[in-house]
Amino acid sequence: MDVKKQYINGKWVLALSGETREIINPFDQEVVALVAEGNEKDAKLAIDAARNAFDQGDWATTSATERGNLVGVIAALIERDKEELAELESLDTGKTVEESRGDMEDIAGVFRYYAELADKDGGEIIDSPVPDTISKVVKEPVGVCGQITPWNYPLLQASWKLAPALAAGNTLIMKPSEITPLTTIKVFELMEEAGLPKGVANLVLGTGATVGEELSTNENVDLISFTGGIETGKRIMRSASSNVKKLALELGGKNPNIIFADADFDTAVDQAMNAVFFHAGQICSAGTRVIVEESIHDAFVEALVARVKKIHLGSGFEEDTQMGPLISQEHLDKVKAYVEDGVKEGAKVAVGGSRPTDPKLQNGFFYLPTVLTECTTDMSVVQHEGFGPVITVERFRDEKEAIRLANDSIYGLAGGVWTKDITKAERCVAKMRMGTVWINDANVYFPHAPWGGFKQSGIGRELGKPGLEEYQETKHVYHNINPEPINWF
Ligand SMILES: NC(=O)c1ccc[n+]([C@@H]2O[C@H](COP(=O)([O-])OP(=O)(O)OC[C@H]3O[C@@H](n4cnc5c(N)ncnc54)[C@H](O)[C@@H]3O)[C@@H](O)[C@H]2O)c1
Ligand SMILES: C[N+](C)(C)CC=O
Repeated sequence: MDVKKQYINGKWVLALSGETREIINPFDQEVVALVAEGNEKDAKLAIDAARNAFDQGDWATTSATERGNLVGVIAALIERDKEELAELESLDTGKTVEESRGDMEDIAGVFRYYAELADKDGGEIIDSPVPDTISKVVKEPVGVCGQITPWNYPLLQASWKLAPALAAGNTLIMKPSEITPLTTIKVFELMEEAGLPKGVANLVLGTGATVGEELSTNENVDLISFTGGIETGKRIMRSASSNVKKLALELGGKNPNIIFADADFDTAVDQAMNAVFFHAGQICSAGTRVIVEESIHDAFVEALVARVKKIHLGSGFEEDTQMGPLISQEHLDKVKAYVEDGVKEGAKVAVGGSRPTDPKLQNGFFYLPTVLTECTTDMSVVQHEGFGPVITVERFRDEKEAIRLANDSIYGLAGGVWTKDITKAERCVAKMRMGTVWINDANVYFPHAPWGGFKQSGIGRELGKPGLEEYQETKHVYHNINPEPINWF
C-alpha cells in the first residue's frame, strides 16, 4: 500500500520520522489506507512555509477577486470528484455514502460561497469628524492560520476553515483528525491542481498531542481555528495565549429539542429521530435532549420507540443501511459507559442500550439506536455530550419549564422547538441561549448563515459573512491631507 503524504511548501512529503499510521474502516476494521504520521517537527516546517508564503509571497496582496476565482476553481474540482470524495469519506468514517454525497454537495457549496464573497467587502469610508482628513476602514488577512478538525465531518469541517481563510488571503496549516485524514488529503491534491501558490496551504498529518500542540503554541501562528471537543478546546485556548493568537473554537453541544403538544406529531417524531440517529449521533448539533410536553409524553415515547426499532444498521455502502457504526472502539466504549451511567442514575432503556447481536456487525463499532426515558436534567446523560446514537427524554409541564430545562446546560450550540403556535415558538427562541435555533426543523445549516456556539460551545462563528471576518483583521487608515505643525512643544 502506498503511503499517503503530507503537503508542505508545495511538496508531497513523508513524515520526517518515517512513521506511518493505518487508517481503518469502522464498519469492519479493514485497513483502507496508510498515511504519513507527522509530528511537531513536520508541523514546524509547515509553519515556516506558511509564514514565508505570507510574509514574502504574493498571496496576501493578490486581489480578492483573483483569490475568489481560485477558491471557485477548487469548488469546481470538488464537484468533479464528489463521488470519489464521498466514497473516501464513508470508508473513513463509516457514515452512509448517501450522507457523504450530501456532505460533498455542501462542501462544494461552501467553496462557491466564499469564492463569491471574497471581493464583496472593499472596506468603508468613515465620515471623519476631523476637517481635512480621510478616514477609511480596510480588511486584511490575519496571517498564518493553524486549522484543526475533528473526525465526524472531516471534510465538511475542513471546508468551513479552508475556503474563508484562502478567500481572505491568509496562509494556513491544516491538521485533520489523525483517524480520518483521507478526504482532506484528496482536497489538498485538488488545491494543488487548482494552482494554489506553494506554501499557502500546508497539510500536516498526526496527532493532537504533537502536531496540534505545535500549531497552538508556535508563535509564528497568528490564528488558531479549532473544531472538536470542549476539553481540547480549553487546552488550545491556554496554549494560544502564548502569543495572544486569534482564536476560533467550535466545540460540542448537548442540544435540546422541545416538543410542544400542539406540534405536528408525526413530523416531530420523525425529525426527532433524524436529529440524532443520522451519522449514529456523532453530530455536534444532534438533538439528543428531547424535552416533551407532559400531555403527549407517553404517546411520543411509544411512537419514537416503535420507529427506532426499525432503524437498519449496516455498511455505509449498502443502499438499505440507515445508520452506520461509531468511529472507533474507544468511542464505542465511551458510549457504552455513558448509557450505563445514565441507567445507574435512574434512566430507563426504552429501546437499544447495547451492541447489536447481528453477526454481520460484530467487526464494526456498532451500538444500537437507544432511547432513555425518565431522564432529568441533573443526570450525566442529560448534561454530557455522549456523541452516540442515544436520545434522552425529559418532560415539561409549561413553556417556562421547557425553556428552563433547555437552557440548563454548559453548552449552547443548537436547539429546536416544535409547535404550530408561531408566537409561542418566537417567545421560546428569544429565550433559548444557543447559536442556532430551529423552529419545526432540525440540523439544518448552509453556507450563508453563521454557525457557532453560545456559552461553552465555542468562540466565534464559521460560515456566512462572520465566517470570513474570522480570518480578517480590521485596519483603520487615517489620512491627514493638510498636515501642519501643532506647535505644542
Ligand atoms: N461546533 C461544531 O461545529 C462541531 C462540529 C463537529 C464536531 N464538533 C465536536 O467535536 C467533538 C468530536 O470530535 P473529536 O473527538 O475529534 O474531538 P477532539 O477534541 O478529540 O479532536 C479534534 C481535533 O483536535 C486534535 N487535538 C487533540 N488534542 C489536541 C491538542 N492537545 N492540541 C491540539 N489539537 C488537539 C485532534 O487530533 C483532532 O484533530 C465533539 O465534541 C463535537 O461536538 C463540533
Ligand atoms: C456542524 N455540523 C452540523 C456540520 C457537524 C457537527 O458535528
